[in-house]
Amino acid sequence: MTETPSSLRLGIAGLGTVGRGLVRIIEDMADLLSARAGRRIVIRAVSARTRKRDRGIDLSPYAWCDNPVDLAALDDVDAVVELIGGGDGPALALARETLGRGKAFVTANKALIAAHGATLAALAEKNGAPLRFEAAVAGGIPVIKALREGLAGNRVGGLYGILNGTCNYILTRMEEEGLAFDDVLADAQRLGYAEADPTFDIDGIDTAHKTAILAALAFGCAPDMDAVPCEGIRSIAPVDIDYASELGYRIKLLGIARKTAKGLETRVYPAMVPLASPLAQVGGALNAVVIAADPVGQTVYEGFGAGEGPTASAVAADIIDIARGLGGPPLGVPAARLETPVSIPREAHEGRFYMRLRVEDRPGVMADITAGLARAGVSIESLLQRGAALNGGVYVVLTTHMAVEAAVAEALTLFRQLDSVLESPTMIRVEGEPETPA
Ligand SMILES: NC(=O)C1=CN([C@@H]2O[C@H](COP(=O)(O)OP(=O)(O)OC[C@H]3O[C@@H](n4cnc5c(N)ncnc54)[C@H](OP(=O)(O)O)[C@@H]3O)[C@@H](O)[C@H]2O)C=CC1
Ligand SMILES: N[C@@H](CCO)C(=O)O
Repeated sequence: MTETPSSLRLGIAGLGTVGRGLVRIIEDMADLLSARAGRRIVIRAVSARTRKRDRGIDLSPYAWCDNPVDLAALDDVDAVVELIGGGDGPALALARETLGRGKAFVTANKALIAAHGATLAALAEKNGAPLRFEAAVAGGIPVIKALREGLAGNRVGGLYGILNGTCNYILTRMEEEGLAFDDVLADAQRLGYAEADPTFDIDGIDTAHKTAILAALAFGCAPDMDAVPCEGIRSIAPVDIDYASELGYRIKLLGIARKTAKGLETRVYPAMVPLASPLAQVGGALNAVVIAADPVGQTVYEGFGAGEGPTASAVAADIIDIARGLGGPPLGVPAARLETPVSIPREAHEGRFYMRLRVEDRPGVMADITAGLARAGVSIESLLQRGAALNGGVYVVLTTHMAVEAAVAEALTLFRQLDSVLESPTMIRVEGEPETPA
């Protein structure tokens, strides 16, 4: 007699944008999921903050828990899905309770994994409990699976990612429609891309969470937010978007992780990327990740990084993997073997830079600027005086050859001390492509 495998029974905590999307997938595609997983996937219980809220989905077949942590203890729940958010609080308590009981835990929560990924992975391994977080980075793009599984036979040299849909949406609409930053942010919130606190998006923190996770998977280390200095997109002005385009670049908020002879460099900043590069083509709420590895070379991953459907699809994929019994260490290598790499400090970064200064239009100003760069040891690639600035003076726009960030910071300090410089200069880093290991 053939034995029917038992169902995988879920408890879902969080019924907002992603939770609602997950319930829809599990209900609408039940037969497809069952065929792929080899067993049925069913929801047994749910939890959210407000029980009575109309969510456009029928929750009446499921048990309700006021406290999400109670889901872990239910006898008829085999796997808990956390879609609440936040690096600590109920999400962390639920993760610990679930994994501590040896049950599977799935989350879309990058803040949680960036802060506690290594300890949760250790707990999961100790108790033989699967821990999955595909939706935590780049939403619908299976980039975690790519690093953990598809590229497991490679040494990664570096990766660059557009990892925040909200920022990419804002930068794209600012460029294409000349809109103000605040108007576009409101649209991103309405479309469900933005975090509960959108400063996490626009100040680069969300991208830093994701970068820390990708770096961990790529380089076999614990996620380490302290090693990811981050800058967001608040200071990007329309005039810089225009100059970038004239110079052959587009501005993108990048999460970067690369290994150099000096150590591991992980950073988040808005950067100018060449118009012909794969990342420059990625607009709107799309995300993309470029990974350079040996021996595979460069691989590029693109898709929607936020929103109900794309994010829930990644959560569903994790659930199917669990139903199939697929295992392996959550961070790609066992938690006890995670390394602590030398982290390259922000001031030691080497690269090319764009600077824009608003200056008085009078003799000697260019000489002061070039003298400042010479004193700081920064070599100029191009230097142009542009048209009159709206609020007086003229813009001077320059790009550098390869320079050390500390030297560029010194030049910017010298510029701020000049009477002819009318406002704090803008600096944006210029990036090429990640390099495969030598
Ligand atoms: N939105 C997106 O595009 C993406 C989101 N993510 C991540 O997915 C997770 C969920 O995001 P999203 O769906 O957008 O968030 P929402 O804010 O839309 O939903 C959060 C849900 O959590 C519930 N909740 C909040 N606090 C508690 C609590 N103390 N106890 C029980 N339930 C609680 C809320 O309840 P109630 O509805 O009653 O208020 C709500 O249902 C986050 O970690 C986010 O970073 C990842 C990728 C993309
Ligand atoms: N707020 C995030 C959601 C996806 O993690 C974004 O805009 O990309």
